[in-house]
Amino acid sequence: MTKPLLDVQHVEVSYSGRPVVHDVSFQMKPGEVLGIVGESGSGKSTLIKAAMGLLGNNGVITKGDIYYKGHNVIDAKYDDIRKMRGPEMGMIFQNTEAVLCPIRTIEEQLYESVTQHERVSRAEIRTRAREIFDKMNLTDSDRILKSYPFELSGGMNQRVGIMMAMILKPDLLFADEPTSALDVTVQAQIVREMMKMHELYGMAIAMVTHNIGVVAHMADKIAVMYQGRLVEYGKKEDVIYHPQEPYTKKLIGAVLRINRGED
Ligand SMILES: Nc1ncnc2c1ncn2[C@@H]1O[C@H](COP(=O)(O)OP(=O)(O)OP(=O)(O)O)[C@@H](O)[C@H]1O
Repeated sequence: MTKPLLDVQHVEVSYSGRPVVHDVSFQMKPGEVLGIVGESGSGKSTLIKAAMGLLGNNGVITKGDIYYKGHNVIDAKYDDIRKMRGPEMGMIFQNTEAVLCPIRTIEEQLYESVTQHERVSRAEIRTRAREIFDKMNLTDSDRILKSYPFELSGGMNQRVGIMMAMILKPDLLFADEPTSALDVTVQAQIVREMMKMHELYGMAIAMVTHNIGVVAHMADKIAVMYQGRLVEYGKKEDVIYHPQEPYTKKLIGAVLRINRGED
């Protein structure tokens, strides 16, 4: 059996002493795509932030363990986790523009991000960025690299986010609602580009989304969160066609009704 890439065991996460994620367990194999769905406030982002060591000052993993490639992330030193972020675990945010510095070009920020992990020249970084943009069928990579984030559209900033994550070739990519700030046609394009990256580089993806349609298209497995608990978790086909929990049935039923134009 393949060893899990990520093994989350009975995790509880609390903010300022208040538990918001309760007893969550799941595993991800190398190359697997996991869709994490559930209503607002159910703990989806908290879960992936916990795995990346990004909970902030008032957030703590109060119970359980998270293993990445067999190493317990919870016991790891801050510096070791920081080194893992990027080349091991990458992240794409909901709104890349908001996490970039507004007064520095994409290229400057890319250079800083890559050189935290590798000694590499600006020319080499530009070449690697161009290669990734080419795979996304973007022909004006030089203009994008020379731009400030505010000079790019929302969709273009998300592609920059994908490129900045992929340039370090992570084995696991976390994506926290990477398309929800975009209009529908651009959303579909970003999803296609993420899937293309997955086909080319083979990384595992854990993607938080409100959109079950996106999950149905992308995921191998689905995790359904409800009020801080993982209420359903399994293969995509099983969760979509044979949901066990009332909450999942409601969630999927709503999407099917919308697709049939009943709402
Ligand atoms: N930094 C924080 N400090 C205190 N409470 C927080 C913090 N971040 C999240 N919470 C709380 O933890 C719970 C889970 O929030 P979380 O953002 O993980 O949910 P979510 O499912 O990702 O929601 P959304 O889909 O709206 O992003 C919520 O009750 C939220 O208010």
